[in-house]
Order: sequence, then structure tokens, then C-alpha cells
Amino acid sequence: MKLVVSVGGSVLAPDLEPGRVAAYGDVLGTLAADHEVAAVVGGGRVAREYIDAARELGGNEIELDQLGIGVTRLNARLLGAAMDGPVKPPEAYDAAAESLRRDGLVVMGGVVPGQTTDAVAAALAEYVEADLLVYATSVPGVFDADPNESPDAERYDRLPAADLVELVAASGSLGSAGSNAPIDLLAAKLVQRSGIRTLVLDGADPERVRRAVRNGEFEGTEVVPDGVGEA
Ligand SMILES: Nc1ncnc2c1ncn2[C@@H]1O[C@H](COP(=O)(O)OP(=O)(O)OP(=O)(O)O)[C@@H](O)[C@H]1O
Ligand SMILES: O=c1ccn([C@@H]2O[C@H](COP(=O)(O)O)[C@@H](O)[C@H]2O)c(=O)[nH]1
Repeated sequence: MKLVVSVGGSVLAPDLEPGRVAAYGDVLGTLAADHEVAAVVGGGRVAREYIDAARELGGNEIELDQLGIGVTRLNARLLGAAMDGPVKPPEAYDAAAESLRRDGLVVMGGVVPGQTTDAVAAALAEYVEADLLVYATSVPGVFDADPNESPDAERYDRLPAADLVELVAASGSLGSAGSNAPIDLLAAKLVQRSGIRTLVLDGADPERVRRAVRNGEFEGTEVVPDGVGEA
């Protein structure tokens, strides 16, 4: 199977704890024994802190995105170091696809301003024709409202891709650099377009990613292609 895993910076390195990065490296490395594995790493709190500081200094949104991309690539290097020694993460989809073909494993961060690594993961999944896309994030799925703001928010177990697009668009998440949402709008649209099976789960423990891939056991939200499961 060809697998793309989006590893949120907030789950990989919330506090730069090497043990957690090693645990992710171990899980992805083990999965790579049986599958082709591409990991796309986010920027997390550190990216947001840089972006906030640069915004106060008067940086424009593209400059702030570029800072964010820099941090995602640092995090990608960190995860790469945990797996196979430090490597420079590919900066474009064709280079990432080439590494994936050659090595069966690739780790990358951001690509261009104006999006998040959610969209990078969805685009890479479409580019390499992945069988499965997993978002390992800081919340246990997609909810009908932000679960960190609304204690009564309910999780979707299965969500048609069109509904995901609608929900993300309604939340106004297509915003400024460093904004947070379960998946950004571009990612949601790419997931819809590609029809690739997509899971959103709590990635705090990388074992959840392993179980989801290995046994199909997972708690979170499965984004299903439009029309699937409808009467
Ligand atoms: N409807 C929703 N369902 C789930 N999460 C939501 C929703 N709306 C907003 N969120 C927010 O989306 C965020 C998703 O996690 P987060 O921003 O930490 O992204 P990440 O991709 O895991 O990591 P990174 O920090 O690298 O961006 C959470 O902070 C959560 O509060
Ligand atoms: O392709 C990309 C990836 C990221 N950015 C910017 O970086 C931050 C942090 O990325 P997350 O995926 O949200 O952790 C993001 O908010 C963007 O500002 C980008 O511009 N392009």
C-alpha cells in the first residue's frame, strides 16, 4: 500500500521531546517495511510563535508563510534524523515522489505560501496516487464545531468529502499564516477531488497511526468519497 501521513507539528514536537520524535520515527520506519510511506510534517507551536513575532514586526502574510514553511522543514529534518540520519527534505512534489519510489520512504514539510501542510499531504497523496491518507493531528477527528472551543462538539465518525469542504469553508479557516483548523480548505478540496480514503485521528500516540494502517482499527473521522454509503 502507498501511504501518506500528515504529522501535525503539534503532535510531533509540542515540546521538542526527542522520545516522541523517536517513537514516530519508529512507527513510520516499521510501516515502511511493508508499505511505501510519505510523511508530511507540520510546524506546530514553534511555527505559530515565529509567525506571531514576525507579524508584530510588520511582516506580510507571504513572509509569515515562508517562516512557517521553514519551521515545517526543520521538523521534517528532525523526524528524518530519527529514522535514517538527517536528510534535506524535498521541497517539491516531484522530488518527494522520486524519493518515495527510490527509498520507499520520504519526509517533507511545506512547499509554497498560502496553504498548510494539510494541503501538502493531500496534494502529495494525489500526486503519488496513494491508497490511504492519514491526518495525525492534535484533535481526535473532525467535529461539528471546534472541540477546543465547544465542549459539546460532536465528532463525525464518517464524513462525506463534500461535507468536509462545506464545514471547513464555513469555519473560515482559509485565513492568515499560522491559522489552525482540522484540515485547511485546499486540503479538503484536494481530498474531495482525489477520492483517496482519508482518516483524521488523534496523533499524540503514534501507535494509533500504526494500528489504523496495520489493522484498520481507528477512532476518529473517516472522510469518504462523495456518494459512498449514501442510499
Ligand atoms: N471542527 C473542528 N474539528 C476539529 N478540530 C477543529 C475544528 N475546528 C477547529 N479545530 C482546531 O483544529 C486544530 C487542529 O490541530 P492543529 O492546529 O494542532 O493542527 P496540526 O495539523 O495537528 O498541527 P500543526 O500545529 O502543525 O498545525 C485544533 O487546534 C482544533 O482546535
Ligand atoms: O506548504 C506550506 C506549508 C506551511 N505553510 C505555512 O507554515 C505554517 C505552519 O504549517 P502547518 O501545516 O499549519 O503546521 C502554516 O500556517 C503556513 O503559514 C505554508 O505557507 N505553505
